[in-house]
Amino acid sequence: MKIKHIHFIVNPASGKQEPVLAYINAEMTARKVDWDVSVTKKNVRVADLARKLFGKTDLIAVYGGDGCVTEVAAALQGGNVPMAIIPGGTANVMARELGIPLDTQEALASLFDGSIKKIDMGLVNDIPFLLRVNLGIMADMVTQADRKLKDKVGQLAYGITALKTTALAKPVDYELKIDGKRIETGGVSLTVTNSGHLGVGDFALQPGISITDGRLDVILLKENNLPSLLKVAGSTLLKQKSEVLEHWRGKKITITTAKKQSFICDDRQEKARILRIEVLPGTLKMLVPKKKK
Ligand SMILES: Nc1ncnc2c1ncn2[C@@H]1O[C@H](COP(=O)(O)OP(=O)(O)OP(=O)(O)O)[C@@H](O)[C@H]1O
Repeated sequence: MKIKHIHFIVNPASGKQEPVLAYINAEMTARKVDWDVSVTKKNVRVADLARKLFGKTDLIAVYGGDGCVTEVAAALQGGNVPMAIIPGGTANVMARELGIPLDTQEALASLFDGSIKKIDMGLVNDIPFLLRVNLGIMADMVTQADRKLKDKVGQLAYGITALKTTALAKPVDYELKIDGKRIETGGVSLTVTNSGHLGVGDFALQPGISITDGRLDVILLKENNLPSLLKVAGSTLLKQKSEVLEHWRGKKITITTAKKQSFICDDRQEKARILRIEVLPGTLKMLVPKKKK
């Protein structure tokens, strides 16, 4: 892809503390590429910033964590402007998923040796999402891993919060409809995911989850005790099936619960009793590094 102009969206408050503007300037000067930058603010929607750039640049590159990345993705999906990620957050789930270098200078250099990949997103009750929808303990884990804890211990914040929330979790009954098939089930955590990475270290939810297969993966964690969670981690690493996990795959998923439940759609918290979810195949243009041979 020939790039003449890049617009960077930089979150100055995201996880990493480093001279990102100096890095951008050095790389763009060396490549003779014109660039601009917009800086995010706490109470300004990043999606609105991104929308203002349509038609004004060849590429929107986001320096931030998954909060910024998912918001920009939601603004760009279905359109022609490609995006790129320069990982600047704590977990950087999407960057890991796409094989983008976690080092900022390496990620900037990789912009010039990449190709456009069309990746899937999802819609939940008409809200677009890039990574996943979580109900139950996974949702609590993300909402409760707060900024202060993330600043202090980084990714470990999610693990600490997971242990706290797991101990308190109560199973919920779910009625699922996956591509027309009804399933009555229950568990402590239900995830409808587009991406395989969870963002806690290199921990992947399940092997074989793809962001380009035109389908979403539904993962149910049935039990709430720590040994069962560790079993899941072990089974994922060993790529084996586990009796505490159920896994389905589909294009259209409806989740119904008896009472309104909190759910997380990427970084956004919502409440609903019925979640109508569908995949948006190949809807986002993402610049990704070419695979190393
Ligand atoms: N200038 C700013 N000052 C303070 N907070 C900001 C600013 N700009 C954006 N934010 C906040 O940053 C959050 C998004 O952070 P982002 O996901 O980019 O990084 P992170 O939290 O380090 O990453 P991760 O999601 O991987 O933990 C949003 O809550 C947004 O309101």
